[in-house]
Amino acid sequence: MSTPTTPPSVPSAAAATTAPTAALRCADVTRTFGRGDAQVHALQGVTLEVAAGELLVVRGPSGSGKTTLLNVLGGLDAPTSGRVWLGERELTAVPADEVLAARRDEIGYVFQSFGLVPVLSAAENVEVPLRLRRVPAGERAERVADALERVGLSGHADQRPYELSGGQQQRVGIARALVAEPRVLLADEPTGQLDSATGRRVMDLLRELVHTAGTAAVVTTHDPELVARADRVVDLHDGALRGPTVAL
Ligand SMILES: Nc1ncnc2c1ncn2[C@@H]1O[C@H](COP(=O)(O)OP(=O)(O)OP(=O)(O)O)[C@@H](O)[C@H]1O
Repeated sequence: MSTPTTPPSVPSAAAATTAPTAALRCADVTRTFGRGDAQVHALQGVTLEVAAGELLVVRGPSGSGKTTLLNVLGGLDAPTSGRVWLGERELTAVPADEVLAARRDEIGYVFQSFGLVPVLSAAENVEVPLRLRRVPAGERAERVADALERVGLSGHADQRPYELSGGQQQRVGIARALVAEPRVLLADEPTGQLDSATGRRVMDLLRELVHTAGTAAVVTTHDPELVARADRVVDLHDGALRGPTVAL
């Protein structure tokens, strides 16, 4: 009786290479506000990572720490303890001017209340991140036109925010966040001020753009409908991630 032979195991190329670095990750992050009896533990031991091209939704009730988490991930606030990395660079270990440069060059922000400059047109609002990065004027004009086209607002370039609907304003906000092709996009309740149909359309657009551009996105919400647009969902409760990660 012959013994079946096992083919020699050959290590695959995939196994031999190291896993790609997450676009954004944090480990054991805590953020405490106040002192003594007034102390609030807004984040408690949060560890997560987001890959390029992935849309992660952080879901949680009001006061669960969502905004605090985005602020810490985006270098707008420093954690009380724990570490944050943007690609391979540890944001929590570099000087403030490097954090500022990383925020300017590698992160796009979308705000619940849009955050547009009222005296600037839609195109001028979208142009702001390119001006901050000293992109030459000709290239700025091209990239702004392209970004407005991608969010379906080519015909509205010269309008001021007050001349646009809420959904259109948030699309300008998304174009502004993505125009400079940041590595990471952070959006805090981006549909919180929109009616549900408009909110769904804005979230669909955000998802499509993030996937196309390969941006790592973290979006906070407590709207169950928006959760369905996520690639992955984590639940935040009282500042801590709860339960298994849900992959959709
Ligand atoms: N600067 C601050 N000083 C003191 N407490 C703060 C500060 N910022 C946040 N907190 C507290 O930290 C906790 C988490 O707040 P956070 O705003 O992150 O929650 P959230 O989930 O974003 O809430 P919402 O959905 O209502 O925006 C809350 O108890 C809040 O009161």
